[in-house]
Amino acid sequence: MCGILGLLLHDPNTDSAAEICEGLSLLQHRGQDACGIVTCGPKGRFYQCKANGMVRDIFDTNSISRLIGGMGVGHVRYPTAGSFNNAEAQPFYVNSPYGIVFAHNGNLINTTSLLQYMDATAHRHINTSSDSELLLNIFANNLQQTGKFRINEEDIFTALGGMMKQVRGAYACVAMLAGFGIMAFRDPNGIRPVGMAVRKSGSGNDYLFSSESVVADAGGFGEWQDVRPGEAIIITRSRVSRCQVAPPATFAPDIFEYVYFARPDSVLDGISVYRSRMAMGDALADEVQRVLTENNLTVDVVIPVPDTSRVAALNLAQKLQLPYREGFVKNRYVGRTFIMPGQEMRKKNVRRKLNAMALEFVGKNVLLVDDSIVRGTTSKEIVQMAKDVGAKKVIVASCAPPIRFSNVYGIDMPSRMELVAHGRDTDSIASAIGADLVIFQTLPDLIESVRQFNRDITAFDCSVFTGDYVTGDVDEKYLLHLESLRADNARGKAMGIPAEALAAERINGVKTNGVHDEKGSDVTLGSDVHPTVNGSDDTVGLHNSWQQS
Ligand SMILES: O=P(O)(O)OC[C@H]1O[C@H](OP(=O)(O)OP(=O)(O)O)[C@H](O)[C@@H]1O
Ligand SMILES: NC(=O)CC[C@H](N)C(=O)O
Ligand SMILES: [Mg+2]
Repeated sequence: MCGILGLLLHDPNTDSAAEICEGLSLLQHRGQDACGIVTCGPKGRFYQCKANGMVRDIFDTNSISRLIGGMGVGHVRYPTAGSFNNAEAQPFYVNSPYGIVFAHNGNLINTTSLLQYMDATAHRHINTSSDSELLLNIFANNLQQTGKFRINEEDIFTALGGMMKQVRGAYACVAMLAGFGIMAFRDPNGIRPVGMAVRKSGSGNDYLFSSESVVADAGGFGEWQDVRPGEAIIITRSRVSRCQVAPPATFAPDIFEYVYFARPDSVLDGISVYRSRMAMGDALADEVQRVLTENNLTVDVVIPVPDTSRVAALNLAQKLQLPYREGFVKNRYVGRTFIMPGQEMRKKNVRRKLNAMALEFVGKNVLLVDDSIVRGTTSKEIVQMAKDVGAKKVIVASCAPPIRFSNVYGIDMPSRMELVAHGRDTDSIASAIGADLVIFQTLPDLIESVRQFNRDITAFDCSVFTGDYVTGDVDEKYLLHLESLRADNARGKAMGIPAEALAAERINGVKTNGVHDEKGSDVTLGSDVHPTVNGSDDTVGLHNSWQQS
């Protein structure tokens, strides 16, 4: 899950970077690995700063002051494709045609054939393993087909429509064309969120695109509208143009946004994340009551697992008329552990992040409530912590059903083997995490908790629970391929060799010594610079060769 943002200020002489940076910090929960901003200044020149790290690490007054221009695009990254390399930090840039900057949230599933097309037909070089760089180049290649010196909105819509026919998977994107404007679009299933908002500014309007509405609220923007599935919106200094560029498919936003990813104060596709989490707590209370009765067990206290589960846990406790206690105190300086790279780091950080207060546990039957159990990293650690400080029985309740299948749409769970619920029933999940009992929300209850707030949405992407993928094209062969890539990543890390080289070895039988060939290598331009700040006349700067027609 990544965070994307675009801003166009009415006054071209006001710089947008500080506000984009502020917005990115509000989207930090969507990606902690890398971040970046590209602005467009006078003469259509781009200025960029991006690198691995959190927003507060990468941007300071100095770097922001060098990002000139009244429009720009920002990104916070949680990698799902490629690597954690600096060079895969976004936004991405291509100089041809016209100068395009691009930020992507989601994950493509037909990258193999798209890469072949890029190489053999479009003759475009893809310099990283990022699916986002690939997506940008598909779009750029389509735009190039116009062969025009100056293009207009219609041309862009046509290029995007073509792109949506070529690519499969999930993508919510924000892009910027040099000297022209910003745009946002969403895949035909609307799997990942992005919306638009407007703010009065002097005699005109400022425009914002963002993954979540919280950025609009904080910046004083109103009239939040979600980009529709398969729709593209282009904003220039003179007009806003909207177009349904792909035929509508089943609208299926990812339900995991409501369970875990999004901030509670955001409203996505007309549904308050906060309200949906309250409803999840209410529904889970009924299931907890049923299972406790069945097992002849009672609970003394409800304890949330900070942070995300708090809202649901409080509602659950109120409904069951049980005491609610903040038994785990969170170190506010440690980020989200689920989106950290590598199992070792995730495990270590659960302990660093949460501390159990013995007096809330000792001698009690405790019900720990979490939003989800994915790899079981958190639940295994906290169950042990609860027992260490004297809990009598530890029962874990999850607001989401068991997660047994890979995610292919922008959450880094490509391998079923990593998932604690894969191939396990509820009892064996309980013993895997060391709990006395585990209680899961049912899928119909989860769906109803979210859907009750917008009945126009008839489907959600629930593939991690069901193994049914809304885009199709995800078969056993593809899932096995993903799993082998993950294994390559782990092996490559241990050997200090890029995963791509190991994958090539596995697929082609070519032995690797860690030296990369020209295609598909991880030798990247500028990746050793930390952070890369471009803005001088000889860097990413572009001339005003492209104007609105
Ligand atoms: O079973 P796991 O693989 O551990 O994943 C699930 C856990 O990870 C997330 O917490 P995280 O610490 O990322 O964020 P939070 O502080 O927002 O709850 C989520 O809220 C669960 O607690
Ligand atoms: N989580 C995401 O949305 C990731 C975007 C893109 N697939 C990347 O890996 O950079
Ligand atoms: Mg959590």
